[in-house]
Amino acid sequence: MSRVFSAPSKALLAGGYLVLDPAYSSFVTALSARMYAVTSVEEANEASVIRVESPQFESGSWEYSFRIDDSQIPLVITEKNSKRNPFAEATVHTLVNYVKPTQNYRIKVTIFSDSEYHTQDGTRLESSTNGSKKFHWHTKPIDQVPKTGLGSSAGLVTVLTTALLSIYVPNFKCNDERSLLQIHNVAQIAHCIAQKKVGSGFDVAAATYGSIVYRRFEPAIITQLVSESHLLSLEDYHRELRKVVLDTDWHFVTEKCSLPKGIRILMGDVAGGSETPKMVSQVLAWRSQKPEYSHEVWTSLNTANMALVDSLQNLKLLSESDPHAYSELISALQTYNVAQIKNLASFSVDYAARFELIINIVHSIENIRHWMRVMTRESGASIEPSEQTILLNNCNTVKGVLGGVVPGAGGYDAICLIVAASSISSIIESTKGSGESSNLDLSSINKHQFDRVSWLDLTEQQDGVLEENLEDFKGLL
Ligand SMILES: Nc1ncnc2c1ncn2[C@@H]1O[C@H](COP(=O)(O)OP(=O)(O)OP(=O)(O)O)[C@@H](O)[C@H]1O
Ligand SMILES: C[C@@](O)(CCOP(=O)(O)O)CC(=O)O
Repeated sequence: MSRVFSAPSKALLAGGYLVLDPAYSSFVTALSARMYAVTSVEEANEASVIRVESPQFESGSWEYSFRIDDSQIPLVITEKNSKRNPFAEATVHTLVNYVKPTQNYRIKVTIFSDSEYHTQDGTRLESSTNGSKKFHWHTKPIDQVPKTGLGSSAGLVTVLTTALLSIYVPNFKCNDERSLLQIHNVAQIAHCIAQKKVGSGFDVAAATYGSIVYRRFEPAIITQLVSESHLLSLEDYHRELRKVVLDTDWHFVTEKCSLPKGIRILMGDVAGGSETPKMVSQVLAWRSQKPEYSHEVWTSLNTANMALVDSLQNLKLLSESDPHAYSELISALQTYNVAQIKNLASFSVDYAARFELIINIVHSIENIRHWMRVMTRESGASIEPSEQTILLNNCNTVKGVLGGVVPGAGGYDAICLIVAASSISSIIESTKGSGESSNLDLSSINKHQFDRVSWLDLTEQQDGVLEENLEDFKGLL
């Protein structure tokens, strides 16, 4: 039986760099762009074959085969594509060793990825028969199509792990606790093997669990497994993998956390690009050169990050406890920009109390940015470079904006605003330089200030892995 699964993309709103250290938490939101995997399975006699197809990309087909009766050596994966896909390969290899199949199958997993993961230059659009899914077809191989920073490799590894588990694990449901833990742990191992390094894993965690406050796993768990794997027989590697995936406490934390109703994020793509690994090494080098000062910065930034999480959670509680007051509060936001919100506290005690939760959000975003700029200045890494500072400050002048940050590692890739949902279209309109709008006060906004940013059609969608409807993919397979 064919099944379809999906996993979301991500934006790390708070906790870049800090999340590399298991002592600190981060806040990562899952986004509406998703990666899908459609399975097709038949029984086979001689050998097992797993083909991963990614039809949106030129030469997007990778085939792996292995023999289940070979008990002496780790399973051998043979690829039939001259261009390898390290992420698909590591996922298949890890999963097959984890499961150690007892039956041969011919498996095909077809991958589809939503448009926002990659630039769409020179693409053609294909729709499913019922029109509910539309994907862009590229003319180049996957590794030559520019990415947008949404975590495509984490999406691929997570959804492929889920798809393969659904074939090998009887009665597999993707959303119970045990399945999610298996998906997460296997995907983290495979992602680290493919990347040849152990990262913080926030992207795989968000692809699995959705929007979360995330604290990373203990890296030694994976480094130890990987460093020993080539010395082990199939049987021993399989046993080690089972032990690490199912019986080891990874000490990672994933607490559900999403934006309150009426609040949205607005992601802006900024013409530019950044080298994350270089920035990470600059930041870590500064941290080890100046342990005391950097500890102060880490602590202050962490306080600001957690204040943002707390104020969003408190707002969510208000939306549940007093929906009427909440909706009045949220609808008032479209009439204020950041400076005006901060000013509200000085109007009267009543205003200060009414807008307290919103003022807290605004202040925590400002504090996050302050400490990110200190990190920028001290480490030499362009985390919030001056161009982004100017752009974010300009965004703060637009009504309905509560603030914005450079997500993830920062740099010149993107900005992410937290805004009132009801203001989205007016924010887009007032920043695209297109001209008049009757109900907007644009007098103070020079629209050329926003020339570098193009707003992306993305919203928070808090779910992690999901099972999708096969009907929605008919006509694309
Ligand atoms: N749709 C897809 N089909 C097949 N392989 C994919 C797909 N998307 C991503 N991949 C794999 O992931 C690789 C990209 O991973 P890389 O680590 O370079 O980017 P990333 O850090 O995930 O990037 P970004 O966060 O910008 O999406 C591709 O070269 C390919 O191996
Ligand atoms: C700098 C870092 O903390 C975040 C990188 O985030 P992004 O890839 O820029 O979304 C690195 C990591 O967590 O692996």
